[in-house]
Amino acid sequence: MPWAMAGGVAAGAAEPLPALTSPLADAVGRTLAVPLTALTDLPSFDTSAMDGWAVAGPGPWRLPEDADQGIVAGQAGDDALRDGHAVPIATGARIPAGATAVLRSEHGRTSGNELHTTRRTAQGQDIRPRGQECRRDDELLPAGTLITPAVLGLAAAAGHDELPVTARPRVLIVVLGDELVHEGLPQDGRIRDALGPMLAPWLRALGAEAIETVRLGDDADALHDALAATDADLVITTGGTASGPRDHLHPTLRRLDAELLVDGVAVRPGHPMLLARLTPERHLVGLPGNPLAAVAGLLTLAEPLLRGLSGRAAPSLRRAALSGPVPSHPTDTRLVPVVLRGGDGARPLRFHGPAMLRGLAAADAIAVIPPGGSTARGRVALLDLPWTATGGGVG
Ligand SMILES: Nc1nc2c(c(=O)[nH]1)N[C@H]1C(S)=C(S)[C@@H](COP(=O)(O)OP(=O)(O)OC[C@H]3O[C@@H](n4cnc5c(N)ncnc54)[C@H](O)[C@@H]3O)O[C@H]1N2
Ligand code: MOO
Repeated sequence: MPWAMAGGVAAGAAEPLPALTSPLADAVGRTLAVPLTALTDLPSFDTSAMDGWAVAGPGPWRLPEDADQGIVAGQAGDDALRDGHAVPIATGARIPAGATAVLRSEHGRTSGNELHTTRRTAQGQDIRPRGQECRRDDELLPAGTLITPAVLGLAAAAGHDELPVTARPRVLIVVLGDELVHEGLPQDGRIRDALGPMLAPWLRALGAEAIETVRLGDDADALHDALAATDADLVITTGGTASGPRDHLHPTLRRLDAELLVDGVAVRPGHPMLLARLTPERHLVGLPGNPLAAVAGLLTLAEPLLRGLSGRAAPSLRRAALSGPVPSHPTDTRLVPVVLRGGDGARPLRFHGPAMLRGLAAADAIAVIPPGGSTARGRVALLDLPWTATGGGVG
């Protein structure tokens, strides 16, 4: 299957999970299940944009007898201001009825209880009118929006204490391979598991709940039993996707009567990646064992599937020109870690072999090199990484 098609199949494979109500504090990284609407006008009253004086009509103005009398933010301030009068006011304070403008403190001069200015104060100057940002019931953001810290701030400003969100997809991670050790140095032909430590936090950054990481070795029955027993929305396996003597994933999926939606993708690294439907509600993404190939599978299949489960819209991909040569493949897409800093486009990183993480760990994004090499103008699409994401996850 072409790489460009695989993401679409994964995104459409699962229905969005049910909605639930989340307190604001727990909602970051989740997805809005319904549009975010304003519960109030914003601002909800006419507000001073500056520290200074609220003035009524043209100057000079008369100030209150009591020099300390003024309106600070958070006060009701409901005495009306008469024409020719002024009152000290703080940024964010409610504008008194009758005021026509705010005069900034640096633009006015007091003598006794008279206020003068040499400036022309336009009607409404430095007043933020009620409803300037939105009216009550306005739609602020559509359903399917990722809840970022900024969305939380907007929701709070607009009066929300909780939000309707899509449930977090629950993911079981299954690390396969008898050759793996989980601490200390690689030795006697065994290597460190590089994927176990990486996947749970990566999945959390994509808005999922990583319920458990189990390490099963290359035991076909243990794999079968784990897949048959789980109630996770998504199982992610690592390794065992190829057809070696200890690659048990395909036979196990056949044994479970799973439907293979994607069985191999024309992408380097990562071509043995797969997507299967275990039951109508449960899916499995098989990531190849080579660590960068596994990341390719995570971005190609798992990320769109999680987006579909969360009801989240696909981000539009950024593009950049490549600032150095990259090897291309005649028929397959290539995914290459790149650095974006320095203003010279996307600089391909070395150490991008399928078994290497050194390039990825220094990368800002993954460049998508189409089959046969980059396009005529040399600009390629970029996949976000969670630590630099513009359209990806937070959490
Ligand atoms: N005859 C063929 N052999 C292979 C092909 C092929 O097309 N024909 N494809 C190669 C490619 S490409 C990849 S990628 C791998 C995929 O292999 P598996 O998914 O079956 O993974 P394993 O064989 O279990 O492991 C491959 C490699 O990755 C290392 N590994 C596995 N898990 C981890 C981990 N958690 N952390 C670090 N490293 C891991 C494992 O030790 C192997 O070195 O197949 C090729 N073979
Ligand atoms: O495509 Mo493999 O996934 O080269 O490592």
